[in-house]
Amino acid sequence: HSFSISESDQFARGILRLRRAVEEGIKTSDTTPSPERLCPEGSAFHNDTNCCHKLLEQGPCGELQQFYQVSKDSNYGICACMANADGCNKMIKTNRMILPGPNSKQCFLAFSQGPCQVGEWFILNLQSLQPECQKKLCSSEKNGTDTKVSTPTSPPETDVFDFTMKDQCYKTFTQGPCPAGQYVQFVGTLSPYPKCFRKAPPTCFSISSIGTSAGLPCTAGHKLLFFFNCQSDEIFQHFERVATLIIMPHAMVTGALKGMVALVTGGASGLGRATVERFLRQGSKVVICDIPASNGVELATELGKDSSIFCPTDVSQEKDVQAALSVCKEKFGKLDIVVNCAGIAGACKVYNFNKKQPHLLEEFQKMIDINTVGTFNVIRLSVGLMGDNKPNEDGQRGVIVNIASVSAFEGQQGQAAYTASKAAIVGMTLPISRDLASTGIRVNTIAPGLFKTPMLMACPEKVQKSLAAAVPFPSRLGFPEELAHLVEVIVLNPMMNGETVRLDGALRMQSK
Ligand SMILES: NC(=O)C1=CN([C@@H]2O[C@H](COP(=O)(O)OP(=O)(O)OC[C@H]3O[C@@H](n4cnc5c(N)ncnc54)[C@H](O)[C@@H]3O)[C@@H](O)[C@H]2O)C=CC1
Ligand SMILES: C[C@]12CC(=O)[C@H]3[C@@H](CCC4=CC(=O)CC[C@@]43C)[C@@H]1CC[C@@H]2C(=O)C=O
Repeated sequence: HSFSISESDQFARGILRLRRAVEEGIKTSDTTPSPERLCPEGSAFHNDTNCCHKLLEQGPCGELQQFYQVSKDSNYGICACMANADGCNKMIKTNRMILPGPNSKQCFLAFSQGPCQVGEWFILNLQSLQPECQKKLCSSEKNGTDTKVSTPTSPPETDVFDFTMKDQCYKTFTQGPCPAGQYVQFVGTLSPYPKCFRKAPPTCFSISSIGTSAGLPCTAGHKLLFFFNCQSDEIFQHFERVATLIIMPHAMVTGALKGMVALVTGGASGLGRATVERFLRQGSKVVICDIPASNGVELATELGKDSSIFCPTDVSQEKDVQAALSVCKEKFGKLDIVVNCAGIAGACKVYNFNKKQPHLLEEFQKMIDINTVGTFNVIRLSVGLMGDNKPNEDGQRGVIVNIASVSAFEGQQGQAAYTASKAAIVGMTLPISRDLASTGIRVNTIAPGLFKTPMLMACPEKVQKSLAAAVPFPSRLGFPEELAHLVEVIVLNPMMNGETVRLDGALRMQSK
């Protein structure tokens, strides 16, 4: 839904008048309303001036959204908070409420995201809106339905969601005190509503609205009941599920990488994929390098061909990496960031005394070839292209982020090859950063602890659980998005150079 410019004009004028009325003494946001001036909670809907309404939900940033009256029985309207059309960052401190009329089935359009909080009270001066504006705003919606906000005492332990696709097509009524604009990640598998979720949202997205019912807590990892108000082309469904909410303020979309071009190896899976997705959300273009057998083709198609491209690449092969760099230059014109995520893992002791069998040399060599040589190969070949960049005001031409492992520091039994391959990455970080300093290319390495990726999911569940339990705090596997966040931080901090940073929840791997 969208307004035409003239409608927006009219709307803006209405807002100005409302503002004036506010300045003249009508208080707009009062959490402790005085009873003589405000309607009590649940009082009849007034289609006149100075009626009070409780905010039942808050919308997502920036766009016009369709809101529905939440409860049929209560006579609350839904308050629309006025937002700047530019989006989340600049909020206009003007609250606006559009009355859907005495019939609670009506729906209306609202500019979302304002300073109003759920449970706050607003006084509406309807007369301050121009009549034609009111009419347009209130009659521009045809479809509407009711959804109920209830307070489950014990949420059903049903499916958890895995929103890994794009194009959010619903709004959430979350229970709990999480303010709108925070980011959440749902994990799990979505099953029974394929049609509705044909267009599903990105992994991380803003909480778009908040239910008023007394909340379950919504700290990381807690289970919450969500109400999904999903609208696809023809259907409008409402369903409830338990989802695991992880509040991820760091997943906020800032556009910080706008205009940059990145190459991510191992980009079709796990940590690499999360980095690719984050980079795209933050506005950069991405070349996804991964082996031909990966799902890189599908991923690049899903993520959008304008801003991403898949290059089948074995990082240990010079010609493959050269080809990927050529594609990068041809399609995006330059290269600013390289993230070396490609890697393999495995476990084998140096000698099996039962079988009288030494560690296979080829296995050791393969590990070094992919993890170490591959990383070095990509660095040595890509810095040439980075060196062509015009330096920024700091003299910077590019940034490289390698992914090693905490195994580089505490290799466990059976990890000689893997540990050696990762320790070599840690080892090469400083000298390469020194080699490239005069060209303005920074080099850093992240040593992750245990992250929930296909690589780790390949371990038996028992092993996964005991690995997660060994993490002091937070005592869980890391989310790939958390790693991707650190990659971005490193890219954005110009002083960060020649360093290896652990990201491990204070994990120190034991001998086995
Ligand atoms: N998941 C974890 O807990 C940790 C992972 N790491 C490291 O993080 C990096 C990413 O691992 P995950 O995302 O967990 O694993 P993953 O298995 O999900 O992703 C690794 C990707 O690298 C690709 N790859 C493998 N060999 C390649 C080659 N020769 N050329 C190009 N691509 C190749 C794979 O196809 C895959 O897409 C690896 O280097 C791994 O060693 C480090 C510490 C912990
Ligand atoms: C290497 C790492 C931690 C491990 O030890 C496991 C490995 C994935 C394959 C494995 C399966 C097993 O059954 C035993 C453990 C392990 C070798 C993990 C992948 C990433 C982990 C890491 O790098 C930690 O720093």
